[in-house]
Amino acid sequence: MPNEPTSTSEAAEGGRSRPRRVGIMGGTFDPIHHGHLVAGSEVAHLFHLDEVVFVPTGQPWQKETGKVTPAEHRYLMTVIATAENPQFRVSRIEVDRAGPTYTIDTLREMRDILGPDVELFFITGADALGAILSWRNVDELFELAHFVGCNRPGHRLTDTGLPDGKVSLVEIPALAISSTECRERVRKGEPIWYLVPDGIVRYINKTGLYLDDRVMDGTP
Ligand SMILES: Nc1ncnc2c1ncn2[C@@H]1O[C@H](COP(=O)(O)OP(=O)(O)OP(=O)(O)O)[C@@H](O)[C@H]1O
Ligand SMILES: O=C(O)c1ccc[n+]([C@@H]2O[C@H](COP(=O)([O-])O)[C@@H](O)[C@H]2O)c1
Repeated sequence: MPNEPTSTSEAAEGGRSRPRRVGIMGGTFDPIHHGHLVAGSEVAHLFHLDEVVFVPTGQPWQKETGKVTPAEHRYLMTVIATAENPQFRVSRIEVDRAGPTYTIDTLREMRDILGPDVELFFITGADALGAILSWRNVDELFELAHFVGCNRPGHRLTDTGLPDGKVSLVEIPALAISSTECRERVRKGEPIWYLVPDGIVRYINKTGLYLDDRVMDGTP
């Protein structure tokens, strides 16, 4: 799978090699929008990441059952949205895993694939980070990756109450976009141009996603 992360090369910094730094941007991406892309790009810049791997969830167990678009559509939209950025990749790791999606499983798998020397940064929004204590195996999560919480309009954390040195909060250029709002706008016949990449507008128009409350079958 050409889009999956690799463990092989080490990035050079001032002529010296340093451990590879990989960002993991987890999300339901229903649909992916410019808020997600700006967050990935800004964290890559701030933390000198070599690449950012977008990981669409398979079965997000904390989202309302039956309301989430089939994973294959969300995966394809994520590929379309990230295709032009050489630093961005997309992983099927959660889409292909059966059962509810837990970040702990993803980080363990990523560690196995990439090896112990790669530094992992899990990128998430302040809203998701605020709820992290409810995630599966929360203590082990912090052993496997550094967590980066992005403040977004309407969701701001100043103190996480989480272990020192394991979490960073960052400001990203504010984009008050949410997937919920994009879905609502499509359903009401309002434009989503410039809230999401052009290819995503075309994909949604072509497939008829979000036109009503019906969740489509998994066939793109
Ligand atoms: N505009 C934004 N700026 C920064 N981070 C964001 C933004 N929108 C979403 N995120 C973060 O990206 C991650 C994945 O988000 P998700 O796919 O759930 O999108 P969402 O817009 O929050 O979706 P929904 O409205 O359906 O809950 C989450 O951690 C979320 O907080
Ligand atoms: O591991 C968990 O228990 C867990 C619970 C809720 C959310 N997450 C992850 O948090 C990320 C953002 O989730 P969401 O629902 O806001 O799109 C995504 O990668 C989810 O898999 C993970």
